[in-house]
Amino acid sequence: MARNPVLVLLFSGKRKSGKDYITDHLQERLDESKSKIIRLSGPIKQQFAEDNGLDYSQLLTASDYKEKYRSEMITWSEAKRAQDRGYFIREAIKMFEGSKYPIWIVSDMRRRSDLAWFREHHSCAIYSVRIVATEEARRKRGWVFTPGVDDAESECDLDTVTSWDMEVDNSQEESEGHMLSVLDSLLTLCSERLAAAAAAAARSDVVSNTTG
Ligand SMILES: Nc1ncnc2c1ncn2[C@@H]1O[C@H](COP(=O)(O)OP(=O)(O)OP(=O)(O)O)[C@@H](O)[C@H]1O
Repeated sequence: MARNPVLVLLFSGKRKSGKDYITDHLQERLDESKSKIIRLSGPIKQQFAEDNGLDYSQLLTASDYKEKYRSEMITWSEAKRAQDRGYFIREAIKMFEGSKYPIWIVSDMRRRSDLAWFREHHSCAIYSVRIVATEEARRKRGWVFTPGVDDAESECDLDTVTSWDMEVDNSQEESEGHMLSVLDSLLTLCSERLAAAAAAAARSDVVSNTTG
């Protein structure tokens, strides 16, 4: 059996660029036993609630309760990340049961430290996709520039990175043709990596049977 993951698709992009839109469409087209969306933001709220005796479900809502703890939660998560840049990544992989799936679709990579962690731990498997969209398109989808959010590290840290494996312009609404061609190339990549991993696993079985 091949060791998971065989492919880690790392998606990043500004708020309302369409990360969830594209990753949801991709996941729908893949065999659900083969791929899983991993949200790096998943464990942050859950752990903050647990560590501080707070109501996790309330932290998920756009409530005053969440706003009350927002800056404390950011400070807390930055401190954890400063001690261990892989902390929330490993927790997210556990939370979404990444070890069961050969393809990981990381839908919300936000920092250079996230990219560095994946390069260090899964260098042969990663494929990075930067989603871009015009400000006009993002505004139509509900984006409003928010000081402290849109100028924060979590939103801007990857702006200067240019070494993406693929860049997708998602400014057009419901541009079926463009979206299908992007999804097609990602699906082809997924099939190729799964086939290569299966072939490598079969070869290592033959070797262990002949030597064992
Ligand atoms: N190409 C598109 N055509 C039509 N609707 C789109 C397109 N791209 C995104 N949207 C819609 O725009 C909204 C914002 O997109 P989405 O949630 O995917 O952005 P995001 O990058 O994940 O944002 P955030 O970082 O805030 O979570 C959603 O309602 C989504 O369905």
